[in-house]
This record gives sequence, C-alpha cells and structure tokens, in this order.
Amino acid sequence: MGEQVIVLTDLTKKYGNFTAVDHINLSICKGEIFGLLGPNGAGKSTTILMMLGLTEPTSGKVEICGINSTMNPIEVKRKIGYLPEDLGFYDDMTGLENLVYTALLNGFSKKEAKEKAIELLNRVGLAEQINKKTGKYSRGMRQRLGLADVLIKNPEIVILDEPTSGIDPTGIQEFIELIRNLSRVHSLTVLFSSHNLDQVQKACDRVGVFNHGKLLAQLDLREMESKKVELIDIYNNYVKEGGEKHEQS
Ligand SMILES: Nc1ncnc2c1ncn2[C@@H]1O[C@H](COP(=O)(O)OP(=O)(O)OP(=O)(O)O)[C@@H](O)[C@H]1O
Repeated sequence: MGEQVIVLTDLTKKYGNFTAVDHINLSICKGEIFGLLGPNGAGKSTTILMMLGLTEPTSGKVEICGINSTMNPIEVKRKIGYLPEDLGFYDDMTGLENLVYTALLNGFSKKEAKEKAIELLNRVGLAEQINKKTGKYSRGMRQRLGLADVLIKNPEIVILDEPTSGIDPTGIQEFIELIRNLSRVHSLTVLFSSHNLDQVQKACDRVGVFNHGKLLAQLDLREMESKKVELIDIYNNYVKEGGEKHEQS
C-alpha cells in the first residue's frame, strides 16, 4: 500500500443529540481517486469540513499528510485544494485574469502568476478560452477553471464537492477524464463527493458508501469490475433503509 495522505480515525460529529458523522475510519493513499457516495444528508459535507479543519470533530481525528486538521487548520489548507459546488469568479474578468489574481494572492510574482495561470489553463483544456470573460463561460468551463484555480497552490489533495452538477453529459465525461488524467500524471489524490452513482463509478478507483453519518462500505471499483459486481446493487443494498433507491441513468 502507498503513502496514506488522508487518515480518519473514529471521526464523529454531533450537533446536539444528532450524530451527523458516526465513528468513521478511513485511509486514502496518495494518487487515489476516492468517491464519497451517499444521498443528501449522509454526512459527506460534514466529513469534508472536518478534513479542512473548518469544523471541529466531537471525537476522533483527521490527519492530512500526517497533520492534524483540527489542531493545524492553516497548515492543512496548504495541502488541500477545495472546489466547492459553485466557485465564484469575477465575471467581468477573463479566465486568465481570474487565475492571475488567485496566483498573486498566493504569493507569486506578476511574471510567475501569468506563467502559472497559462500553464494551468492549458492543463485543464481552456487554452482557447483564456481571453474570454468568465461571465460567458459554460458551467463545464467554469468547473475546469475552478480546478485550475485550486491547482495554483500545488495541493497534494483536491476535494471536489458535487463537481459535475449542472454540466451537460459531454462536459461531465470530459471533466472526469481530466480528473483521472491529473491524478495519473501528477499523482494527485482526489476526493470526489457526489450522490451520482454513475459518475462516481466512472471517476473513482475506490468508493466509500455513506448513509446516516456512517461509512457503510469501502469498495474497490476495479476489483468489482473484474468480478462483474455492480455498484448499483451494493449501493441499493446499503442505502435502501433510508428509502432512497438509485436508478442508473
Ligand atoms: N450546522 C449544522 N447543525 C445541525 N445539523 C447539521 C449541521 N450541518 C449539517 N447538519 C446535518 O447533518 C447531516 C449531514 O449533513 P451533510 O451536509 O454532511 O450531508 P451531505 O451528505 O453532505 O448531504 P448533501 O449532499 O445534501 O450536502 C444532515 O442531516 C444535516 O441536516
């Protein structure tokens, strides 16, 4: 097994008497694409907030590259690039200007910022859109730009929260290919949180099935493929209690 970059130990978060995250144990290795799969309210976002050091666990701990997120949130933020469902840009600025702005905020000189921004725009497939105002970008283009934006600080881990919502099917496929390619070429560890089983299946190496705050199963998708086991069957088996059955699209 490779280097473990995300380690959750008995991680629990309670809001009053309600347990949003319930004793989760999970290790994710460098370079893996791991899916957090579960219906709304399963506890995925709360788990991510604890990884980022933005919410304190009630008990248990989170370690990111060996750093405790709760004790050292600033150090951890340097390791993680977090792409929320909808990242805001300055719509009257071009893709290039937006990225240069982020690079300057991250301490790059003007020359380095421009070089870095152009390199990343190329990497995410937006080379032809660099001088277009982001207000005119499609949802798929905005998400690519969002990915470039989080990659500026060279994170070891990228966390994507419902990254494909609102993108058309071709855009989704391209975005997933982009993530897989980035992970393969740059050994980037990716956490892909989604309630869309189909997309998680296409994007991820492994998947954790969440429901009612619990991590019910950890599945190796390539292994399942070779054994011809269907994710949808396992998912429905675990999540049926909550009444949410997933129909494959
Ligand atoms: N600040 C809070 N106070 C009280 N309850 C909360 C709070 N934040 C989250 N919860 C509850 O914790 C549970 C888990 O929420 P969470 O947002 O982590 O789920 P999720 O899997 O990310 O779902 P979604 O896909 O809808 O974001 C939900 O029942 C939610 O209502």
